[in-house]
Amino acid sequence: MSEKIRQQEEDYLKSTYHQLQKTQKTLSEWLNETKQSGQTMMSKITEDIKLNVDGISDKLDSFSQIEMKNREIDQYNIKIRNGEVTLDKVNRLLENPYFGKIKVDFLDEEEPESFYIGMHGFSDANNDNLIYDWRSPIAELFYNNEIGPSSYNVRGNTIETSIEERRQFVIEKDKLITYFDTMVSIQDDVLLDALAKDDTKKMRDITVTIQKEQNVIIRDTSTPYMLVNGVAGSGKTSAIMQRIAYLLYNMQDEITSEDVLILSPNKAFIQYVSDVLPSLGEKNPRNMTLLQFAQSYMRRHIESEEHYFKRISKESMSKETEYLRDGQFIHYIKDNVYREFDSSKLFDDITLRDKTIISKEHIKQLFDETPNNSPHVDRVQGVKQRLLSSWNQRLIQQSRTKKIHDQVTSLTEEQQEKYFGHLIQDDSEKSLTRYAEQLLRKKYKKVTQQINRYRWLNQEILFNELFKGFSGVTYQRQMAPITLDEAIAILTITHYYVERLTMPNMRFVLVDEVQDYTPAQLQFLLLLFPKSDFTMVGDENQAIFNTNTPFKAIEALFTSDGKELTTYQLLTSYRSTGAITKAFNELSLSKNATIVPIRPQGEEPVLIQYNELSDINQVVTDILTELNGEKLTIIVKTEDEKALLEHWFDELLDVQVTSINLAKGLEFDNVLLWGASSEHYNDVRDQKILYTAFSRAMNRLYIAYNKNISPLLSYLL
Ligand SMILES: Nc1ncnc2c1ncn2[C@@H]1O[C@H](COP(=O)(O)OP(=O)(O)OP(=O)(O)O)[C@@H](O)[C@H]1O
Repeated sequence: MSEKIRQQEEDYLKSTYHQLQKTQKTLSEWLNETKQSGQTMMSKITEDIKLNVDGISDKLDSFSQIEMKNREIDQYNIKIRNGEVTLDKVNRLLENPYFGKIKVDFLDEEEPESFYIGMHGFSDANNDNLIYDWRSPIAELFYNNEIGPSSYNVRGNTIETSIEERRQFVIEKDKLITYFDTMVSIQDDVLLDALAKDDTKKMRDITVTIQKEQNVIIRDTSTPYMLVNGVAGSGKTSAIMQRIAYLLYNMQDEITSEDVLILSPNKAFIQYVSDVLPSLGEKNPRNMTLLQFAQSYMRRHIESEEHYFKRISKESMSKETEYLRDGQFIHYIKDNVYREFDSSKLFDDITLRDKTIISKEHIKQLFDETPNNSPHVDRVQGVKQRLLSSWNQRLIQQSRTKKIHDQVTSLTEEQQEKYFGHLIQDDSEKSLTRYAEQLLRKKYKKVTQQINRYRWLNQEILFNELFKGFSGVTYQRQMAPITLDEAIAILTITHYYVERLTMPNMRFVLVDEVQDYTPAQLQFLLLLFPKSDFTMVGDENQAIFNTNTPFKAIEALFTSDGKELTTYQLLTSYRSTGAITKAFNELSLSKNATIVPIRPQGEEPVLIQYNELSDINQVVTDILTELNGEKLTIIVKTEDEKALLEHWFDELLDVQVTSINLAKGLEFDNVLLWGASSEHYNDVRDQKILYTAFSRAMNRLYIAYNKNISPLLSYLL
């Protein structure tokens, strides 16, 4: 029986592979020919256009011809691009044509049908679907991992079916290495095999082994907001990357990667996930940290990532920072847009080389003339328009005066080149006025700039008065580059009181490590992207920064305006061995939910006692000997410790040192947690740091401590 099945599957693979090869050949030839004929077309077009411009006196006719040719070029480029994208998919399928199959009874009179699932859909010349894309509706049945009654969703409609067979394949090109049927194998060997692979510097896609509970997260578009609370290593990041690929495929008529924004925890993480979507044949969307995002809207410098992490890793924060992080402050800013400020201090002179060009009194008068029942931002915009237009008038008037004409005519040739890019050719009155205007605009560029950049509006006053109005205390600025907390408040104030920020209209915003966002940051994102769907993933056990927001509060914040939010919990962990998972499960704060490991038990964590810092040499040498050529990552609690340890291992390629802040979201084969002593780790936050650090390890975990081990780890003794 099984020989017969094998033969059938091999035949299917052979014929599919053959069709793929045929398509690859036809497509490559077509692309080559089209590119060649395209080159001939291009040079002919260039030739034609040149002839037209040289020879035809009626330029309009010539322009419309250029326009037509441009359209031809666009059409040609689209054709080529589509051909290349398809060829790319076929090439990917030639490496691994498909990985799953389901035999589905649609509960009608018809025979059950088989569907093969792969990275992309593929059909032969008769339009018969040989492979279905993993994101197609029917593929949901494969990921449901059920035999017997099962259902799938097509555009909101549920289709009931019965699954007769579910098969997983391991295929390399046209070779069927092996296959497993869900009925006979309880443990998922394909999954275990995928999980046993060593870490790479880059995250891999999980298409072949997406689990049922992850599949729900990838496919659910029923509510605008989704919040996933998943234990360490439960595939939250993997699921959001797969989800983006799913959305781009299923909504290809509505969205492109430009409509998606990923907010990542740190810069290293952005690098770490950057291969996943391209390997699935999709373009990477914009992926940034909140710091980078805020900076892209500000001229002033915001603190560096390193500084930010240092600051949010402190035990405590100032009262002022607490106010800035309060989501209510963002609300307060939004709700006070009709407020009057002390207008005697609100405006500054516009100056040039210490000379007042436009006085603050004049600006104040313009402001007072705007209707005080308009939102502040509209009043400021009104003033700006009037400033620009009166300044413009002033320049035009001045450009007509004899004095400035004289100035123009007395310019040296060098100055003429500098101001006009050529020498003055005509000294008629009209022409001199034109040159004069040009000269004045250059000379007074800084004034126009000041008007456009709101240098005349003292935004510090707006900030200080709003802060005091909300908190009752005066704000004291601490240091030179502004903090991210300040930047979020400043940007919100800018948006409602100065100039509305123009945000790209994101259809989907995906936030990783959402537990590390402050309520103000989340509120800010909601204000900027009111129409976007949010997918937020995180783990309360990894809330190691003083910025964190509890999941209940995130839920409340996102549902406060009546919109729906779906929550999911993930309790299965895929990253670490059973022994390591058990070790960080002990540190979990949610005692009523046990983390389930998928990987085999592996080696128990190893405890190492040391006497002084210099012992690290011997400790690491011993570990490296045991690891026999594998790499080791040392994780420490702070940036300062990282700096201290790093120089010991400058030369050692097999060892890297990282702080827990920067290791967030990443994973490593073997981890040594250095400094797990009682004076270092003793409170709830430390417990979360230990949980986060342990859960970075895939295979081996070493824990080194000086004198006494942290009481939080006594369960390991
Ligand atoms: N279904 C799956 N098939 C194969 N590998 C998986 C699957 N789910 C997760 N993994 C692997 O498990 C590891 C952890 O996944 P991921 O980083 O997405 O988890 P996470 O929940 O974001 O982790 P953390 O919050 O601890 O940073 C990765 O190596 C990922 O490839």
